[in-house]
Amino acid sequence: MLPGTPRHHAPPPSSTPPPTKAATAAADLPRPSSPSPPAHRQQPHASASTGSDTTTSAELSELTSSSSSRDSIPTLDPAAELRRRETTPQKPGKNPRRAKTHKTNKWTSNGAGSSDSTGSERKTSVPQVPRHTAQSAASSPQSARSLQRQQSHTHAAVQQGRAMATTYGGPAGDSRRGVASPRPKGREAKNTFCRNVTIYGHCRYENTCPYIHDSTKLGQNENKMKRFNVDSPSFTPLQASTNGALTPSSRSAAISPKAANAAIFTPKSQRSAASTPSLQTKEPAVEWHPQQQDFTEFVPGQTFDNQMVDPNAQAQALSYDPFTASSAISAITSSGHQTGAINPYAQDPSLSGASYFQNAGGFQSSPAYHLYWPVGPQPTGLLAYQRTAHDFFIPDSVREDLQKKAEISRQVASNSSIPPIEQFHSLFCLDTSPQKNQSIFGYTNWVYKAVSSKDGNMYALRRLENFRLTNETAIRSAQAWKRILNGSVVTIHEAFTTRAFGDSSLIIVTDYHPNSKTLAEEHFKQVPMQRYHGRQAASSHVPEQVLWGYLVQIASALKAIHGSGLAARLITPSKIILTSKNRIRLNACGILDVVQHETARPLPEMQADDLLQLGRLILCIANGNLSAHLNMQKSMDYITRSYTARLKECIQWLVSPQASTSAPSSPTTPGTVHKDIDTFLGGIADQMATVFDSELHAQDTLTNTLARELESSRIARLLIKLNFVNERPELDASQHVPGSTAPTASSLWAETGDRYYLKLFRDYVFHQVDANGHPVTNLAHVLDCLNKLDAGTEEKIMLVSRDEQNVLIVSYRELKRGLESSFQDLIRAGRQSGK
Ligand SMILES: Nc1ncnc2c1ncn2[C@@H]1O[C@H](COP(=O)(O)OP(=O)(O)OP(=O)(O)O)[C@@H](O)[C@H]1O
Repeated sequence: MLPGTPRHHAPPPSSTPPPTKAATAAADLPRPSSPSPPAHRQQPHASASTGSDTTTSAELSELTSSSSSRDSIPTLDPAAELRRRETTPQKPGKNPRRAKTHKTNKWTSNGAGSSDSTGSERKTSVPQVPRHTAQSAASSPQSARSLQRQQSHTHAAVQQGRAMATTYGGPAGDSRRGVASPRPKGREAKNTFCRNVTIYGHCRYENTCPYIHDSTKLGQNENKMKRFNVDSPSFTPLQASTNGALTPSSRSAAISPKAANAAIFTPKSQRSAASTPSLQTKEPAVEWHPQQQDFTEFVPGQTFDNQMVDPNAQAQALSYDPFTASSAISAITSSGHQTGAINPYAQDPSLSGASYFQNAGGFQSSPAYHLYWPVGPQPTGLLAYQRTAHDFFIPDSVREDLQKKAEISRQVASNSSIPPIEQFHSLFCLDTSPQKNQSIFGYTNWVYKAVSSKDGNMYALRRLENFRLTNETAIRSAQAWKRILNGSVVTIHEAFTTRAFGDSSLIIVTDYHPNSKTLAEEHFKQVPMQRYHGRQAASSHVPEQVLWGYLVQIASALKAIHGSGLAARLITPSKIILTSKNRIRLNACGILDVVQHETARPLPEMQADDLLQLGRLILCIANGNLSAHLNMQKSMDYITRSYTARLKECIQWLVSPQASTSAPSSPTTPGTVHKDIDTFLGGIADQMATVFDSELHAQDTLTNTLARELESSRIARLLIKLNFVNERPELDASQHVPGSTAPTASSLWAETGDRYYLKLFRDYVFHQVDANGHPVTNLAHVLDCLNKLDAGTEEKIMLVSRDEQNVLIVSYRELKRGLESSFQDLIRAGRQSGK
């Protein structure tokens, strides 16, 4: 690779390795799963990098010595050769390019022009060979011969490049016809499974074709091919490229790009026969850490389509009852799996698709976790291409709301002189109003946010200044309020008196609802008149639906309160808080029970008064006037004009005297109706149904949002794992620990070890640069890669080392295994040190 070549190029949309100019790469490297964009042709040296691979010097010299013979074709990585054959259509005996193929060698074009090469070599503009490869080649006479041979073929490589360009630029035709397939040497053919069978399921030339067509015979050969995986011996392009006789490369060089992009064909027989070298069985039996029991494989052969048409699977899926799943899951888990130590990051085997559908034949694969699958209602109806990054995450409004709440909860006063009270510390005053209103409780009152040292939770403390407790039973009356657990009432936890403020104060401890405001602040706040270009600002008219929402919520609160033999006593705008959009809660219940204990009226009277106060509240809010109830005629006229008769009728019922002649829902019904909360609820039943329905919709939307966040948290967990593993300094072999002779785990973490792939993968995901060397910050690419890693797909990616000298082809599946086993190693190491 020439200096300045982008190390990690922005991938095509499908995140497949760029085949670029090297049809070579398209054919010899694992076949990309989707077409590569033409953009990669702007990176002429990307293909050069594909020719190199990780190679130890020992492997290198081995390859070098063997490359001196023309019969040394099999010394190329046999697994890579197998892959090449699988992905490259061929037509033995009918190859118009056959005569030329001995000249063309993709590995030559990849390998020539090392940093040690001469200037004349550089003139050929052939991509450089990895430095370490060239050096080891020159270190022995055989290697030197190889290098010489390589140089002599450099020109041929350039020719090859031109020939390839011609192929690309030529008229589109049947890609299969353009496939070069020179007859192999007898030994090679004996050892090679015909790729026509692999690709098309059969070979039309079976009678004359020299390759093996019976897969069972393949395994009997002495030179049984190894599968290509990350543990396979590396391929060194230098030696291969110096050998001009490497016809297999030539063959692949003539492959049409169409052929390279052909879909993988998996013959039916391969799905069932275990002995058949199917795509699945090509995975190494021992790779990464096979002891990983709880790792659920992603089997691409069993795609979503297969699952959907599998009647067994469908039956299982249909009979699956999510509401009884937990017991089923635990049964499955206990019977089928060894339960190990709890690992928060470990994949839960009981939640995998295989566990749910364990009896479904062929339903082995885990769900396609890499798909963002829409759940719940789709409020926007946008098409896939219209969606943006926002669609992956929580909506801005919800995020902002939650973040504000979190921020306000964390607020502390820097120079606070407010003392801690009992177990409550870090008191922060929420009462910002300069005017203190004594009329409500008869005492000046303050509201503080505080943290309890008992449970670490936040609470709101309401303090009534200079309160003198004359009767012990008064404060005990707050006990009854602890039992009121209603969504429209701020829950009371305790009440006590204190002298911590220097006076005798009554403290009522309630739930804290961050970023809430009172209905008085919401609807009656004095705001300066705003004018926009001479027009008055939009009116503060409160929509009727909001008013019905308030009515229903407070009615629900009153039902709970009255049902417990209590009365709210205080239903006024400043003592009702708005905790989120249209969500209100009664906030000062129980206080008057303590403060006015001796002067309390009979309960039915107080309960009737609650309804009256509710009627006045709605009347005032609807009129936008805190004292609207003082002029009933005028206020009701406004209601008549601005709202429906139904609302007017409801308000009238609430504010009317105790004995009414009709229920609010049936004004024409004669007779006296007892005025209580049950009658009222019956009267507004239709509105309750409407409000209930809109609440259900809101809940669905939130669940949908939560589901999306679940995806994000899955990605976050994956990233956490990756970062736990990547570049751990204490496990990096390049950083020698002085005095340490023990063969530590460092070798596992060295640049030649398994974890190296994870490091390169991190670069591939996050440190990509474009053809101009500019950083690529593509969220879709990151999500795409991480989701595929999580799913462990078979798709392969090309990882380039930081020195741009090595290229690794590795599948997400292998990366996932590597990540899982590395992380498990870490956990084990942590446990050992803890012993
Ligand atoms: N439980 C609570 N959780 C969070 N914030 C609260 C809670 N109770 C009250 N607040 C906030 O504290 C502030 C003061 O509340 P308070 O009930 O004293 O209202 P106020 O407008 O000061 O009424 P008044 O002056 O008539 O007593 C309001 O902004 C309110 O939103």
